[in-house]
Amino acid sequence: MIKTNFENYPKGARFIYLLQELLGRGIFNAEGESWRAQRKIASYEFNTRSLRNFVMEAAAVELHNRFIPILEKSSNLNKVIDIQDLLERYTFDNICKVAFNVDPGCLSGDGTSGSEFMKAFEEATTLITKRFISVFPGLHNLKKFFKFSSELKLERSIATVHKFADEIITSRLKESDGKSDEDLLSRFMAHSEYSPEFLRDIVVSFILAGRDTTSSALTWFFWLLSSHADVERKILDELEAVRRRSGKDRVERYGFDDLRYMHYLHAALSEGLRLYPPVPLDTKDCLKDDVMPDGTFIGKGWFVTYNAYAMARLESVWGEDCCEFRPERWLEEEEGGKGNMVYRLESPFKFPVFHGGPRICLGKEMAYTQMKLVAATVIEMFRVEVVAEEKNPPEHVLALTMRMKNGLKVRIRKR
Ligand code: HEM
Repeated sequence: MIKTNFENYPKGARFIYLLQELLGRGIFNAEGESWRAQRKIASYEFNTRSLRNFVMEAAAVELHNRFIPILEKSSNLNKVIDIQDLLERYTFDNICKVAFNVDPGCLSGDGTSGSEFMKAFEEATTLITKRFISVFPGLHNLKKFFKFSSELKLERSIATVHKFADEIITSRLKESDGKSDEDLLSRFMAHSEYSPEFLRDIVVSFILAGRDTTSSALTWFFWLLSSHADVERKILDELEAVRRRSGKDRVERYGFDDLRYMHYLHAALSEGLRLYPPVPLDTKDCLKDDVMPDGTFIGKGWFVTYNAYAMARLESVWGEDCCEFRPERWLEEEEGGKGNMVYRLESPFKFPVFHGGPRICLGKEMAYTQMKLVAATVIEMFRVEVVAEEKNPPEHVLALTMRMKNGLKVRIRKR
């Protein structure tokens, strides 16, 4: 366990601090410290590495034991599948495993409780988004009073979501034998006493943060790749080089160190995220009168929204080719003049897809690890062909995250 002196931290900040320690040290570090230098921070070393291994193992087991066999089967049967739905199930199982050491089995088995929860979760987030964007704020209070069907539906969905989360908390509170101390919730609970309601909110936040985001990113990525054969070819070349370097043959799984050498894939995923950010809009509520750095006045209670989707399409931010899918914009020559192209970090204020500042996404490195593992493994084994009738580009759903309205129908071909 990480030992941190939390005495001077208020409760909420302790949680964020702990998570920053657990998740915030990654493949490409924003402060520009090298990976090796970070590893010298001895007090965290064992624990962060153990968490990283736990994350990798959970992602790989779900991928190889469940996701890939489904793709293989659909390829053998030449069946059209909805890859968005599959990815959502994959990321849901995965975030539950990493965050709470629970396997809802959405990709296999009967997965009933997981599927019921997923449906309720989706319904609740959609209904809440509708409240949020309503032209009559507060109308929902009236609807609630008169028991409109949408409000009753929301009540029911929230009850299902809470039941799922409560079961996790109850079982975790009973386990005091330290058996499952690798997951995020156990690590978090080991540091302090929290009320079951507070822990329930943590569980729900983890699922919200970790499920639809990575699945949305991968869905748009596979859609983009289906019309950019040149990018796919470069990824395949890089994967071959990574295998040559590590001496692993095609049947061996990629490890965390292999992922660190996939600079082009990292760039291609970032380019997909830039054009189709899983959180396209982010809104903040101003607590007291303030002035933005450019002199704009913001009054107390005003909403301030930035639109990452629109920012990606501004020539003033990304240049004339802003609308093109061009992973090369994320690469630069390695320092020391070896001629290798390596991933180049971008300012989070230009690329706010993971937010920026002190409240930047804490799962960013975990998300890249998961996305790179899935993308590398799938691309190496299969061609993902988007079926012709799919709209171009596919329609979005009006929700917190940028999902495709009708999923993404694809055929899977073995390489
Ligand atoms: C491609 C994937 C992801 C994207 C694009 C993304 C994006 C974001 C964004 C935009 C925020 C800021 C939200 C706000 O303003 O309140 C955020 C916060 C957060 N994300 Fe992610 N996220 C991703 C994956 C993940 C994963 C896998 C986790 C795993 C647990 C995670 C955990 C969190 C947490 C805990 C916060 C809250 C941080 C805070 O409030 O200080 N995210 N993320």
